[in-house]
Amino acid sequence: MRPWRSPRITAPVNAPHLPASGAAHRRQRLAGRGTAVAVAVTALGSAAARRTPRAARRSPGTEPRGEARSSDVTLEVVEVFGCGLGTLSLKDLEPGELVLAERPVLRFDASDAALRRAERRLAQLPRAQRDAVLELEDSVSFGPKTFRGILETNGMDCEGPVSSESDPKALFLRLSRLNHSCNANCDYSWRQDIMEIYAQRKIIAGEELCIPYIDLREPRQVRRQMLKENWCFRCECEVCSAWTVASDARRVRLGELSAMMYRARAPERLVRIARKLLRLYKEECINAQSYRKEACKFGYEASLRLEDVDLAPRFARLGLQSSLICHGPAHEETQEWLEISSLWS
Ligand SMILES: C[S@@+](CC[C@H](N)C(=O)[O-])C[C@H]1O[C@@H](n2cnc3c(N)ncnc32)[C@H](O)[C@@H]1O
Repeated sequence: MRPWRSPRITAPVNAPHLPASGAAHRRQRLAGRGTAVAVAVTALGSAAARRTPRAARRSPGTEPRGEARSSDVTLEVVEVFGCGLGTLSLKDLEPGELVLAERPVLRFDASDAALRRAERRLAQLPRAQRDAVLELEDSVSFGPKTFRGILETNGMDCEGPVSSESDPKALFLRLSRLNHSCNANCDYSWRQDIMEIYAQRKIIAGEELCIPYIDLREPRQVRRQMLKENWCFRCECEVCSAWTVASDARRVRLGELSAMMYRARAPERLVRIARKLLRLYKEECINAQSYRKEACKFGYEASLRLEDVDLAPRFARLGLQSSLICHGPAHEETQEWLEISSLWS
């Protein structure tokens, strides 16, 4: 699986500097089976496929398993047809609104020793938390549910400074109930040992909240294969079921252009690529603002090198908008974009 590339971009001397790349810029990832890790990136479906709430229903007799509140947002865990449990928003959400913020219940890595450590930590948890961990989904074990299977199904890679670098993965009780969609309406951001989920577009009360488990700048066949291999399900989200050749072609092109952006040196070329990417994300209706933010970062840096004082503030403004939606206002990266934007206002 393709790792998320994020080499640091250095702004020219005397130029407004760019937000830190690296950890802050990288995507959190959901840990796949064993050591395999799937890069998590949100994407929305084809232009034709305007978001419609995924059919989420509570099965007869199924009571909500949990309720989570973050700021004033209420969530509900219910059974979602074909997906096991999933999480609904009970209120309308605006793009960039914080949906959920959660500390990990356990930290671990993929090694056997770490698994044993995690087992010991599990045993030390308060009873209610331990039971809640053991209730989480295990989609990867053959036969009875196992602790390893629970970690592999639900573990997430956390980026940024972590309390223990030897345990880069984390398990969350509420976040674990978020299903995947190639048309995900939410995305996550790691900040100060807390995983935050932000709405990436307007969400209507009753809609299921979904995050992306993989990099979606891939054609459907590849996406499905990654999801099958790591989480053992066939994706039937609206992007996959309303699949078109044009959507696949756009996503392949998006992947190619993003890779090119990291290789290109000439600022004129970088600006062209960044603009093309922004156009394609829009055409493909991809909501994940992290993609746009990445393109803005390259575009901004290149326009500074070109001393293009029309283009640089446009990239700065867009970068700020995207960062606000990805990470919220308090995140260090948003703060840096704010600083940059203020230099141009
Ligand atoms: C992190 S858990 C998500 C919550 C899970 N549905 C539950 O019941 O706790 C990941 C597992 O949920 C299921 N899942 C997630 N997204 C799905 C989707 N779009 N379609 C079908 N199953 C999905 C798969 O079984 C996957 O291995």
